[in-house]
Amino acid sequence: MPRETNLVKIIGEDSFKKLRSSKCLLVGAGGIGSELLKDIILMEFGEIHIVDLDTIDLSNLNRQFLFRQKDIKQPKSTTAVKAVQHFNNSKLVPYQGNVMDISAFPLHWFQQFDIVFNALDNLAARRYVNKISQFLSLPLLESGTAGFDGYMQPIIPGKTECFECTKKETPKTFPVCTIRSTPSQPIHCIVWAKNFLFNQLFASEASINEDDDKDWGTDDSEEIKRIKQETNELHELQKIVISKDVSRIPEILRKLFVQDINKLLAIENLWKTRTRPVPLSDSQIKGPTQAIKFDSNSVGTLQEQISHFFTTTRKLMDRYAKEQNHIEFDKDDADTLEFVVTAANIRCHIFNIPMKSVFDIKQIAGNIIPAIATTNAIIAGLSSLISLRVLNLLEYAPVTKYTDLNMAFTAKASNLSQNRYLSNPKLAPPNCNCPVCSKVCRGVIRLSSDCLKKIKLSDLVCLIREKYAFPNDISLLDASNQRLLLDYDFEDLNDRTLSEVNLGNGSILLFSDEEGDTMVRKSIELYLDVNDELPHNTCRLPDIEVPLLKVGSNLSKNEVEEANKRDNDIATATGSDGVEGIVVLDEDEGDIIIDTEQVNESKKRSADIEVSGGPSIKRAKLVNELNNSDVVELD
Ligand SMILES: Nc1ncnc2c1ncn2[C@@H]1O[C@H](COP(=O)(O)OP(=O)(O)OP(=O)(O)O)[C@@H](O)[C@H]1O
Ligand SMILES: [Zn+2]
Repeated sequence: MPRETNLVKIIGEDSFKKLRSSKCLLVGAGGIGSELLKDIILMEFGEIHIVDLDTIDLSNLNRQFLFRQKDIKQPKSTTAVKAVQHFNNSKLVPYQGNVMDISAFPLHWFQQFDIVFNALDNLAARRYVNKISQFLSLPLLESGTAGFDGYMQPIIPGKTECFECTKKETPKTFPVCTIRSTPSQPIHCIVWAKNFLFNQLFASEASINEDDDKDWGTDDSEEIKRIKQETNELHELQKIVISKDVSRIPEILRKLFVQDINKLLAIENLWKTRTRPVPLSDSQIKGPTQAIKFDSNSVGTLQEQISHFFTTTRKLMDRYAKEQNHIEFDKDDADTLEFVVTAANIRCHIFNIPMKSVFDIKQIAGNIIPAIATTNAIIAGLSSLISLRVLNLLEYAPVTKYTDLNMAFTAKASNLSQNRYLSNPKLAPPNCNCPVCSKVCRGVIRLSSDCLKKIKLSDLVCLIREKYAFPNDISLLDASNQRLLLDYDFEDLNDRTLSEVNLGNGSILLFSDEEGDTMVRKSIELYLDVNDELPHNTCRLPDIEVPLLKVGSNLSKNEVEEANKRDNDIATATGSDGVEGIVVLDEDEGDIIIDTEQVNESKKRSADIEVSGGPSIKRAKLVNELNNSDVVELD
C-alpha cells in the first residue's frame, strides 16, 4: 500500500491536503535533526527547509545515520538532503548557514513557514529561534537530548509557555583569578589551556577579546594588573608562533611554566591557604628524543606531556601561516586537542592537581555529553507527531485549547517523572514573569532599507505614538542593549536617522508610556524587519492593539477593571500575538502579571489615522492595506 494511502487513513483526506501544502523549517541537521528529517519526510510535509551551519565530523557518524564516512567535511544540510532523496516526496531546500545570521535569514524569511522544528545543540540559537517565533506568532517545536535524557516542547506563541518561560541552566563559568592564578581542579587548567592560552597563541589578533567587565574573582587590584600584564606578555609569544622558529619552543615553555609561575609565587597572599605551585626546572624543558605515541586513555609522565607539547606546538606553528594566521580549537582536530591536553596537564602537575588522559580532556574541553541515537529517535518521533496536533490536523482529536497539548520529558530531565521514563504533562500558559513572551505587546515594523537613512527618530516616534495612541511622555529603548534612545529629558538623538542611531535590521525597540501621574501605561516591543523587496519608502507599522499596563502593585483587580473602563483611549484587547488581557506592572517587584480574565471588548482603532507628522514627514500618508497593516509612504 503506498505511503500516502496510510497517511490519508490516519489523518483524513482534508488534513492530508493541508499537510501537503504546509511548509516547515528544520533548524539543525545533527542527531535529532537527522531523525526529524526522516520523520517529517515520511509524514509528507509539502516543503521542508533545512538550516545547519556545520560540516560532518567523524564523531557524528555513530548516530547521524544519514551521513557516511565519505561525507566527512561536507555540509550537513545538503548531505542530509541528498541522503533522503530516494524516499522523499517533499520539496527539500537545504541551507548551510547560521540561523542567527540576520542577512541570510531575516525575519521575513521565517514568515513563509507554518511551523518550525528546533533540533539544536546550544542555548543561544534556541533562544534566538524562540524570539523569532514569538515575534511572528510562529509555532515552534523545541527539543533537546543529553545521553538518555531528552525533552520535546511545543511552543504556541501567546498561548503556551515559551522556551524562556522557565529558567535555563547556563554553562558553568569560573572567575578569571581561579583560572589564571589559583587553579585547584583539572577543569581550571583545561579552561586556561583552551580558552586562554590556545587563543593567545593561535587565534588571529582581532578575535582575541579581553573585556574588562569580567568576573575576576578577586578585588586585589595588583592581582588584576598582573593578570592583564601577563596577557600582554603572552600575546608576545604569538610572535614565536609567527616566526615558525621551532627552536624557540623552549622559550614558550619557560615563559608559561617557569617565569609566570615564579611571578605568582611572589604574591604571598595567594599561598597562605593554598599549596604553592612548583615551576618546571630547566632540565625538564626538553623536546622528544624520539617519536612517542600519545595514548588517549592513559595519563603518562610529566616528561611525556612536555615532549608532546613540543611535538604538537611544532605542528601548529607549521599550520598557523597556512591557515591564514588563525586556528580554532576543535576537539576533533588532534593537533589542537593535544596542545590543550599537554598544556593543561603540565599546569596541573605544577599546581599539584591530578593530570587527565586525552580521552577525559576531550570530553571536558569539547563539552561532550554522550549522545544516544535511541533518545534522539524518541524525541524526534514525539516532536514530529505532536506537529499534527499543533497544526490541528487530527480530525478525531481537534485542538480547542493549546494548553491541552502535551510536552514530553524523561525522568532525569525532571524529578517529576518518578519511575516513568517519559512524562507528558499538558502545556503551561505563558509565564507572566517571562522576560521574552509576557512583558509587552509585540509587533514587527516592516521597512525598506532606504527608510533607515530617511526616517528620523522623531518621525518614528510620532508614527508609533499616533498609531497606538501613546501619550506625549514616552521612552524609547534599544532593547538589545537597553540603550536609551529617547525620554522626557533626553532628546539629543531626535534629529538623527535610524541608521545614525545604529538601528537596523533586527533591532528591537521598546516603546513605553511614561506619563507621570496616570495609573495607566502601555508598552510595545517592535522588531525592525528591513526588507528590500518592499517598495522604496515603505515603513509599515503592525496593526495591533497595545494592551493596557497598570502601574502600582497595590491595585486590586476591580481597580484595574475600573481604570480600563475609564480610559477609552487605551485598548485592552487581543494583541497580534494573541495574548489576551490586562498587563499589570508591579513596579516595586518589577513584576508583570497578565490577567487573562480581564478582557474588554476594545474600541477598534481606525486604520486611516491622520498623522500629525514629524518634521521630516511632510506628507505622510497612511494607507490601509489588504492585510490591514498601515503603510507609510514617504516623500
Ligand atoms: N546557530 C545555528 N545555526 C544552524 N545550525 C546550528 C546552529 N547551532 C547549532 N546548529 C546545528 O545543530 C546541530 C545540533 O546537532 P547535535 O546536537 O547532534 O550536535 P552535533 O554538533 O552534530 O554533535 P556533537 O556536538 O555531539 O558532536 C548541529 O548539526 C549544529 O551544526
Ligand atoms: Zn516565555
